Formats: sequence, C-alpha cells, structure tokens
Amino acid sequence: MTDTTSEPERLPVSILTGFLGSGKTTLLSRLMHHPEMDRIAVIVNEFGEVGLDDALVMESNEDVVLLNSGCLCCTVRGDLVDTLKRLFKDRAKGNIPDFDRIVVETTGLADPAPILHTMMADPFLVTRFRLDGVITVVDAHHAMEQFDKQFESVKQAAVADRIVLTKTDVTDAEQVAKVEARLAELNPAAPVIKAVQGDVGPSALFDAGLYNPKTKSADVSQWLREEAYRATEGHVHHHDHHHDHGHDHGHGHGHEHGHHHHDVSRHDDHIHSFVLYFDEPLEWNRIAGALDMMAQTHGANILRIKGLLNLKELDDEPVVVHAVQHMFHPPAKIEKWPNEDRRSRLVFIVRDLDKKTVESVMNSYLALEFA
Ligand SMILES: Nc1nc2c(ncn2[C@@H]2O[C@H](COP(=O)(O)OP(=O)(O)OP(=O)(O)O)[C@@H](O)[C@H]2O)c(=O)[nH]1
Repeated sequence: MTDTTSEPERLPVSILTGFLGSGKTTLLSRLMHHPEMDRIAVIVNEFGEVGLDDALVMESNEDVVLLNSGCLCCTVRGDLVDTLKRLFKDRAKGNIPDFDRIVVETTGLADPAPILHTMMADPFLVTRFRLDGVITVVDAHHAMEQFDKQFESVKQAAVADRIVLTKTDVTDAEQVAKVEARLAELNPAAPVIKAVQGDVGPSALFDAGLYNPKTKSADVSQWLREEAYRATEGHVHHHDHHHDHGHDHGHGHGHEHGHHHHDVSRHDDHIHSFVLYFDEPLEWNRIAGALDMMAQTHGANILRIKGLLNLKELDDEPVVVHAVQHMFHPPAKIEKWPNEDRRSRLVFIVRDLDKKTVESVMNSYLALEFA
C-alpha cells in the first residue's frame, strides 16, 4: 500500500481528451502560452497541430521544444510509456528544463481508459507519476448529436474530472443549457468550465486529483465528491420517468408522453453512477477480493471506481482506492478522514450495470466464509 505522504515526489499527469474536433488543440495551443504554464510539459501527437510559432527556442532534442512561456512541448515518440520515461530521464539529467506537471493530449477518438491503465500499470510510471485528472473537452454545438451517436464521447465525459465546454459562442443558450443538463446527469461530480476558443486558465484544469499540493495533503472530499453522486443517484438519464410511465400505464400512455424512439437507445442511458456505503470496518483481503471479483466479472462495464475505505487492520487511517475498468491503482493510505463519517464508501461509474447488481456481487463476496 502506498502512502500519500510520498505524493509530492510524484509528478502529476493530466489527461486531455475529447471528441474529434471538440477543441483540444485550440485549448492546448492557448494554454501553452499562458504564464502559469512555465513549469509544465505538454505531450502532443504532432507539433504541426498545435501551431507553434517562432517564439519558441529549439532544444537539442528535436522532439522537445521550449516555448517562450516556459512550457515544454513534446511529441510522442514510440508509445506514451516511452515518451513519459524519456521526459522523466531527460529532466533528471538536466537535458531539458525542469518541470513539475505533465499534460497528455489524446487523439480524438481515444478512449482514455488505456492511457489511464498505462499510468497505473507500468512500474516505472507508477512510482514517478500520479494521475492528476482527466480533462474532457466537450463541443457544445455538436455534443447532443455526438452523445447520441458515439459511445466514446459519452464515456469521455463520464470519466472526466473536469469538463471544458467549448464553442458556446456559436451555440444558442438553450442548446448550451441542454448540454449542461445532460453533462450534469452523465457526470454529476465534474465541474463544467465554459471556454471560448480555449480561453481557460491552467488553475481551473489542474489539481483535480486526490493530492492537493496547496495543503500538501490528500483532499479526498473534492476528489470523491460523493454527495454529487448521491444527489443524482440511480439512473442518470432524464427518461427514467418515461420508462416508468410505460410500465405503470401500459405502452400507449408512454408513447403519448413523447417517448421518442431514439431516446430509448441513447448512449448515456447506459451510464449509471452511484455510491455504496459500508457501515462496519472492512477486512482488506475481503474488500480487495470483492473489488477484484467485480473487476473480473464486470471489468469492461466499470468506467471508474473511486473509494474511501475504513479497514479493520488500520487504526483510523483511511485508505483510498481507484480503478479504471479492470485496473486498480495501488491503494493508498491518507492521513485523515474528510469528516466525521467513518463509513467506507465507493463511487461507481458504470455502463449497463445497476446498483443492485454491484451491491449483490460485492455483498456476496464480502459474506463468503473463508477458511
Ligand atoms: N467558434 C468556436 N470555434 C472553436 C472553439 N474551440 C475550437 N474551435 C474550432 O473548432 C475546430 C476544431 O478545433 P480543434 O482545437 O482542432 O479540435 P481538436 O479537438 O483538437 O480536433 P482533433 O485534433 O481533430 O480531434 C477549429 O476550427 C477551432 O478553431 C470555440 O470555443 N468556439
């Protein structure tokens, strides 16, 4: 089990994702020139896309350039693991200027999960980097259509720690409000930041992770935001009541209520988020086994799990757990509980799974008698 007291030594990494054409490059190009980006390295797929002007100083290494703002910009060579390792080593050797944060841009269609897995699985990376957060860019103008047609876009929004809503300047207010309502249901915990032409400061995007560098301690409340999930618990889509009408009053009635056909198969109707609480302290082996069982049986449908555990083995020291699909981050002890509530709690963001199913898998494992 890792200890969050070692967090200051691990470099925070933010993953910037978002659908094709949503405005990731626009956001990055603007961000890279921000004065607060002076100790930040940005990993992009291609230099060409971010439109670097001649205000940059070329370093000896052709894959890494230094901007006037102090921001390092680097392209992926090999795969992301190689690139992160290379950056870390070059920094340690003093070949490139020092930096204390990394932002990784994903390609438009990318599912952020494999990148998060890489960050969680590679032994070199796990000990040197920590995930600060997933920043998802959502195009206000096209979001409704993309969410309906492309599950990847729904997934990107559902796993975000921060959502940047772009193109609000070319989208009417009513449409923007609809997108915001949909985002609030899809991901109740992520703050939504509106940014026209990428105009957003780094401070709104970073420090979304568990470790808060300002207080130099774990800020579990802002990371877990369980109250946000509790408020919208259950089905996250707005058509619940339509389905209920259908069941309660028969088909005809349901249709009279404007039950549009495409609504039934909306991708976000498949996403659910909820919190499970456990009143009594848990044995580590059992809860780890139960989570492992969840990962093995339903891993593909688990988008993210975040949790705070009260373990029998530890004396009032909470432990945080974090998983993306079947992959768990090493659990970490934190110094103190966020409040008086000593219950273990797990936030689930899942696809095609309901709270009852998850509860029953977890409880049946926790209740197993072990020899
Ligand atoms: N009106 C308006 N246009 C924007 C805004 N943000 C981005 N754009 C435009 O949207 C288009 C796509 O933006 P990009 O930044 O290239 O999007 P991307 O997500 O990097 O695209 P891919 O790399 O193809 O995935 C460009 O023409 C941008 O100028 C915005 O807030 N308002």
